[in-house]
Amino acid sequence: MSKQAQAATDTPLTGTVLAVQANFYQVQLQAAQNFPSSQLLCTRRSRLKKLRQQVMVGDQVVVEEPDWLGQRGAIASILPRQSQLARPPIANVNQILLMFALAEPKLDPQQLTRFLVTAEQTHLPIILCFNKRDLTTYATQKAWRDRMKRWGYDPILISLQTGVGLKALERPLREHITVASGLSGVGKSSLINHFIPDIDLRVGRVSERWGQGRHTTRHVELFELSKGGFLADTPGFNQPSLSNILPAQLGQCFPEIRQRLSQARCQFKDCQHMDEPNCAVRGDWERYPYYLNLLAEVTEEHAKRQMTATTEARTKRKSGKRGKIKNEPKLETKRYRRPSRRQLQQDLQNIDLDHLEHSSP
Ligand SMILES: Nc1nc2c(ncn2[C@@H]2O[C@H](COP(=O)(O)OP(=O)(O)OP(=O)(O)O)[C@@H](O)[C@H]2O)c(=O)[nH]1
Ligand SMILES: [Zn+2]
Repeated sequence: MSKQAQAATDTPLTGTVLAVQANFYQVQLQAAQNFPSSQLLCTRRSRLKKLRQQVMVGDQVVVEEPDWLGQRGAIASILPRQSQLARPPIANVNQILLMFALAEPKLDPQQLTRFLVTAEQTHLPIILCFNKRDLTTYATQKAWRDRMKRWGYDPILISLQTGVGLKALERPLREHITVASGLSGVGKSSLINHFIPDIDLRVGRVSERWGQGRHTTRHVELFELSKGGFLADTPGFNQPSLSNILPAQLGQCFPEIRQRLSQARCQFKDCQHMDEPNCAVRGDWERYPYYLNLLAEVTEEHAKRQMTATTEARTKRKSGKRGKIKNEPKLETKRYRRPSRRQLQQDLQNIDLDHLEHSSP
């Protein structure tokens, strides 16, 4: 064994999980540690399996028994998570990069709001980035910048074509785990190409993931940035779904509402800011109509979900003849059931005991 490899085996290995596939985990070892290989393909120790501890992309892990030749290892433990996103499933995400284009495709404020609200739901910091500034005039750029300020955001305007503004984006990405999200065609692939130097090696894989197939695949992967930090692609995050949001939570996803509520209070604690008296939020601000539309949408979704939950609680799925699935009503309470022989016997015993207790002197 070389001196370097020997030293490596003596030091506890830590790293970041880049990808999970079946029962294998691609782990990027901490850059500061000078190991013979920067990545190991790992399995999970059976102890973790027994504890039902899932390893997620983004997890910081301790790796044991490295096989430097075969580039293999085993994950011994997971360090405590700072955060955990459900969709996409990534641990320790520090921020969300919302990427839109100022033109081609046209920047649509309602669509942008859906993305913003979805991102706000995570409570993570949001970096709002507008690409393709080379396609617009200075006046248009200024108008969007001012408009976003009124919405409560400070956008970074870039052009991946000309390179303008990229320095401003580089800084917040450094040393962080960032999840990128945005519509198709806004320039996410171009962004990856710019920030990841060995992308040539990955073009096939990347275009698969960032191109056609990505809405259907649930695969998530982190890419290491040249200046440090990781960027994740976001299957399933590209068509924002508001279906999980509760009507009462929606207001908190608008900076304009948060700001108004920090200065004044609505009369009712559960005010939905529609037509309640003495509401501090209702008013003449640009996205108020968007808020009302989304509120109607999430309220409807919520009612549907509750209905489904009630139906499921009252019925059981049974496969009938020829494998046909049908819903049958569940027996509501025990009193509709015929008591089992054992239950009857037990009840009798209890009666006897009661009787004895009461009748004993
Ligand atoms: N003019 C201009 N075009 C750009 C810029 N960035 C990207 N493009 C072009 O926009 C198109 C889409 O860019 P991609 O990087 O593929 O965008 P994407 O978001 O990955 O899109 P999909 O791969 O369709 O998901 C390409 O033709 C790019 O050349 C830019 O800053 N300015
Ligand atoms: Zn209100």
